[in-house]
Formats: sequence, C-alpha cells, structure tokens
Amino acid sequence: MSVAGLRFSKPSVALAAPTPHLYVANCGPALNLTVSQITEAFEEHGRVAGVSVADDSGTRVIVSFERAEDAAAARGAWNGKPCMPLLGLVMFIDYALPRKTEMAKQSEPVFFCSLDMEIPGIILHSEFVSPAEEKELLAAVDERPWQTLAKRKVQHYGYEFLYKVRNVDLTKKLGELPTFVDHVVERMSALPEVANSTEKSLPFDQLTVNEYPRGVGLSPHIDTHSAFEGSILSLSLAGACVMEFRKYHKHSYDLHTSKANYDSRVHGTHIMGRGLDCEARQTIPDLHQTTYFSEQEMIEPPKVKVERRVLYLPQRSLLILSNEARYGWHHYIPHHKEDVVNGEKVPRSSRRVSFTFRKVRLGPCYCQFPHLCDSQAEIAEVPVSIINAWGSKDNDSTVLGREYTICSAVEDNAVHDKIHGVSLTVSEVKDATTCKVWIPATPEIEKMYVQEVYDAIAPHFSSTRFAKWPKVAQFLHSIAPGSIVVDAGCGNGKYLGLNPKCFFVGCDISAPLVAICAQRGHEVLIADALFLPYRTGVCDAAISIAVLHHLSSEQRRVRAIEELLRVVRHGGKVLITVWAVEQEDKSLLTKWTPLTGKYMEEWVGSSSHKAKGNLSENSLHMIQEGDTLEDKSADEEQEFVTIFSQKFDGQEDSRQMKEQQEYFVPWHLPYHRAEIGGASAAAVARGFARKDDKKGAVVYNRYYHVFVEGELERLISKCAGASVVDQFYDKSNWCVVIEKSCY
Ligand SMILES: O=C(O)CCC(=O)C(=O)O
Ligand SMILES: [Fe+2]
Ligand SMILES: [Zn+2]
Repeated sequence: MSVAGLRFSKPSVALAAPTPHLYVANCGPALNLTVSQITEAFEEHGRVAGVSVADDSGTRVIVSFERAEDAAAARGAWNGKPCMPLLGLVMFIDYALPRKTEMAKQSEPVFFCSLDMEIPGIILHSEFVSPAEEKELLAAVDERPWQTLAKRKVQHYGYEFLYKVRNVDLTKKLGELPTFVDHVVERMSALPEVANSTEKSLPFDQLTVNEYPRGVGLSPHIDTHSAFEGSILSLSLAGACVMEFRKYHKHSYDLHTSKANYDSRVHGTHIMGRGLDCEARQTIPDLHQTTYFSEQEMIEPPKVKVERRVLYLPQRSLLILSNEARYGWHHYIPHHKEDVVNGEKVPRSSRRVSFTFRKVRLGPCYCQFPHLCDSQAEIAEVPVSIINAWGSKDNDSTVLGREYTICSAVEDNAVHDKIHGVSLTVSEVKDATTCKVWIPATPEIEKMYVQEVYDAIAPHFSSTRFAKWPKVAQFLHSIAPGSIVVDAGCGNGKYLGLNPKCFFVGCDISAPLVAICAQRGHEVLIADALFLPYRTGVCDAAISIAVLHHLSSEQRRVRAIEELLRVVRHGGKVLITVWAVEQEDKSLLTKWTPLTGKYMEEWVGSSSHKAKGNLSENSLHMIQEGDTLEDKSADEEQEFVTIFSQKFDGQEDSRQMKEQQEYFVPWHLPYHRAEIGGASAAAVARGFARKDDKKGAVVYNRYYHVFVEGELERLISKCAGASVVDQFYDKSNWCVVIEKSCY
C-alpha cells in the first residue's frame, strides 16, 4: 500500500496550500496499528491512495489521499484530537511534501572491503570458494527439497529455523550438517577469526540455505541472540547483492524531572502527554524499548539516529559476522532488482543462493546489547524486586532482598533467570504475578564477616559515616541534571542525594543500614550487589563505594562490576572505589588480621591464597594494641587512622604484607553501643567477634580483600563493554571510573 517511488518528509514550516499527503505522528506499527487499520480509519474522509512509514521510528506514517480536500478534512478532524476509529488515539497531523529520496538513499557509498566498514566483527573473504565448488554446492541443494516462503525458498540442516519464533527448537535436531558442505566447513573452521574467537562458534550445527529470486531481499533483522552463539558465516553463491548494516542510536531520555524519569523507567509509569488527552506511550520498533514522550517530544520526537553502512557481497564470497557486527547491527538485503553501487547500476542475477552457517546456543546470551537481546529482554519484562522495601515500610518480605515480580507464569516452582544464568527457586507464590525467589546463597565468609557484622554495628557504623569523600562528590556533581544514580552498597546513604539535581536510588545487603537510609527518606532497598534488582540500562550512573573488597572471590567481584555495568545505560558512568593494599599508613596493615588456613581454603579459595603468614586460627582474634577505632568521627578508617604516628618499617614484613590481600579488619563496638548478651554474644559465640574488656568494646571482624595496583582495571577488562575513563589512587583507595560502551 505504499506510494510507489515517493518518500515523504515532515515540512519544517506549515504549508500554505494543503497537499494530499499527511504526515501523521503517534501512529504506526509501533503502536500496533497495521497499514490496513490506518487506511480504513482515514478512508472515513475520502479515498486513501496509500499509507507508508515516514521514517524508522514506527510511530510516524504518511497517509496519502487521492484528493487534497480529503487530506484537509482528515487533518481538521483528528489533528490533536482523539481519533475514535483508532481507539481514541491522539495524533499530530501535518501536510507532507513528497520528496524523492531514492537517489539520496542510493548515494550511500558501497564498501567492497570489510575493513572500510568500521564495524567491529565484520569480515568479508572474497573468492572463498572456487567456481567448481560453487557449482557442486548449488547442485547439491538443487537435488534436495526446498521449503517455500512468501518470496524465497529455504532449506534447513542441523536444526530447522522456525520463522514464527525466529529461533530453533533444540529438542528437534534434524541431524548433522550434510556432507556436501564438509570441505567448506573445514576451511571456515580453520579461519583464525573463527577458530580463535572468544565466543565459540564451532562446531557449526545449523545451516540455512536461502534462495532469493531477482528483486527479493531480506528485511532488516538481527539473528536472534538466544538462538545462535559465536560467529555467523554466510556464503554468497550464484549471484551478488549489497547488504546494508544499520545501528540504531537511541539518545538518553531527557524528561522533565528525574523522579518522573525514574518512575517511567523503573515502574513503567506513563508520562501523560500534557495538552493532549492521551497517554503518549510509544515504542521504537526493533529496539524493544519503550519510551515515554512528553507533548513536546511527541511533536518533535527524540531522534533515533541510524548509522548505515553498505557492503557489496560478491558471488563466492564469505561474510563473517561476530561480536558487535553480529549482536549490535541489523543486516538487510534491499528488495531491489538492481543495486546502485557507487553511482553504477548493477543488476542482480536471476538467483542468489546463500549458505548461512551458525551454531545453536544452549544457554542465554550475555551480550553487551541488552536492548537488542531477547535473552536479556526477558528480564527487562520481569522486573523488579522493588516491592516492599520502598521507604521504611515492611522490610520483612525483602529482608533477603530477593522478591521479584514474575510476569510470566511460574512453572515447577522454578524460574530460570536468563540474565544471571541461574535457576531461582520459588519459595512462595503470592499471586499470579508476584513470588518470592531465592538467589544463590552468599558465601559463608561474606554472610558472617560482612553482612552480619554490618547488621550488628549499623547504628554505630552510621554515626561515624558522614564525611563525604571529595572524589565521590566530584563524580556525582559531574553527572547531568535529571540523571538517575544507583548507589549499590549505599551503607547509611551518605551519598544519596548528594547532587540534588539527580535522583538517587540506593541498595545495600544490610537491612539495618537500609532502614537508616529509609528513615532519612531515601529510596532504598535491600539487595545483593551481585543481583541488583534493577532493570538493565535503567540508570545514568552508578557508584560502588567500598563494596567490592567485601566480596570473597574474583568471580564475585567481576560479577558485581558486570551488574553495575548492566544497570547503567549505554554511555553511562560507574565509579568504583576499593581499599588498596598500598595503604598510605602502613601501620594500619598491622592492625588487620591476615586470613589463613581454613579461612583461605574453605572460603576464599586457594587460587587467591597469597598469604605467606602462618597464623593459627586463634590468631584471627589477636588484634594489635592501639587499634581502637571506635567513636571516631572521621569518615573512613584510612583517613582517621592517619592520626596514628606509628609507621611500619620492617622490609621483610612489608613484602609479606604486599602479597597478603585477604584480611579481617576489626570494628570496635563499644559496650555501651552493643547489646551485650544479645546479638553481640551470639556473634562472639559464633566466632566473628570477641569481647575486649580492656577497651570496653566488642571487636567484630570484617572480611576484606584489599586490591593491589592494577587489579581493579584487570577485573574491569574481563567485563565486556566497559572502558576505563579515569583511574586514580586516593586516600588508600584504588578508584576507577568506567563508561559503558555506546552501541
Ligand atoms: O542471505 C544472506 O546472506 C543472509 C541470510 C541471513 O541473514 C539470515 O538467514 O539470517
Ligand atoms: Fe541474518
Ligand atoms: Zn544478546
């Protein structure tokens, strides 16, 4: 139904004379309106010659009437008013100028070399098969039955590709790949970019053969992330074509207030289009993201920038798509009888046959393109554990921080959390949409020596934690007004609200600390840093201040960084600070108890066992003299401890200390602050605290893994999509600012 040969543009100024073409905003496939529904509705005003999409948004269409008067009538009736035939939708309607863009479209340069594309992960090998091999391959498929689709024919080997769900059925393996592809498979498998790729593509176990008649192409798409892993390889036989690659850049939201922004992004609350009596809820197709437009934005919707690159796929060439090219870019074969290649018309051959080799994926996809990733979209539709821990009320059911809303049916009391790749066991189903789920247990060492200690010392700890570290303040002030900031491991919430132009959300594993934040009016909840209960890409920035050093394995520390990266949007920043081995005041290290023996083996794991010391288990409780830390008002111990003049100067020990990274660091809870006989007695009985009558304090041990220089950067380098934009050492901490790569 599109109007052949014509493209349209929205006029920048109101047109004096009406045209038969209307530019209609807030209407289109993204609002689940089909061309025939739109046509039918507009035909109320006269004969409609065609409806076509105005741009890539899916929310703007061109409705072309046969007569300009009818277009004027439709505009008069429905511009800015509810359109009853389209369920009361309010559209913005203006006259459109037809514009020939065919030439403009074709003026994009066509690349012949994949390197010129500047898309990471795209490789083109020309003449990958010989004419003789090509002939054999074509003869082989021509002997076999084709499945006929609307415009092209296909054959599937290994697994059938199911077009309805754009995936394979893993339970229905068709068999091995046919022997007639053996020699190409062997050669492709030996390619270094395939054999050595970080994501395993081998062995290929799915082959789709596509036969395109002249003029037939393939709509823009990304091969379903959850369906295939590793690289995708496509051999072009019998003919050539151009392939266009598209990357959509969605700009960050800029809504009126950060709270509204937060509500819309976290809770999905619709922002009402002011002045228009409709909910201006619009969805950008392909991006699987819902955006909420204000009235102004509806009239001038935020631009979705599309980057396009066109590559010529010669006959007998092999195209390899990996990484960003595979996960982050749509690919598209225009439905053209001829390709315009740098000004020259190149007719397509009567037939092109492609062999696409892929490897089916067994688990979820963890790519860095969550907005394009069906594995990760599932969790986005399955928000959010922010149920009861809001404000100060009813912490009970989320004391474990583990309440999720499950939108899909919960089967067999288990939910597979695709993002985290773990099975969650549902312990209590409250109703159809809410259930309690359990995430894997925190290691015992963290449970006792971090969580329980902070729970026990929370009010006292909080009373010593008010000074804001200038570097953190500087970071928070550098964030754009209206941003949403997550403080993961927020403690008593001293950084929440530090930049009044931003909206802060905090979480911490310690319920008593979260309660303190809630009493102060902060938006907080109880959560585990490894399982942040926020949607992917929900915030603009995140901070993790003095948190990672409380995690007892490298895997868990990496995982926590990945979680921080997950929750920030692309282009968002994360500040991470951790305690350094390289303490400004070396004497401090002598006040800490190196972890040894059972603690290292059972809890921290022998791989990170670097301790040279040979301290007995009892020595864990032998705290040095003069290490009293209680009731000081300094911010971090490091700052405060500088008052100790004692300097550490033993060379031998210094080397030993350097290698030691696992410690118990004492916290002195004065008797008058402790519930003697209550929680403290239990902690003493269980061995993670001791009474020190001389000091009049219960001494709790907190587990720390202190970082060596470069270690934080090394962990970050394991996280895809993170680039370090700043790193520094400050006040005995290693600090890094990372940016989530833009897609
Ligand atoms: O025909 C081609 O080269 C591409 C095929 C393709 O993109 C697909 O099957 O997903
Ligand atoms: Fe594809
Ligand atoms: Zn993915």
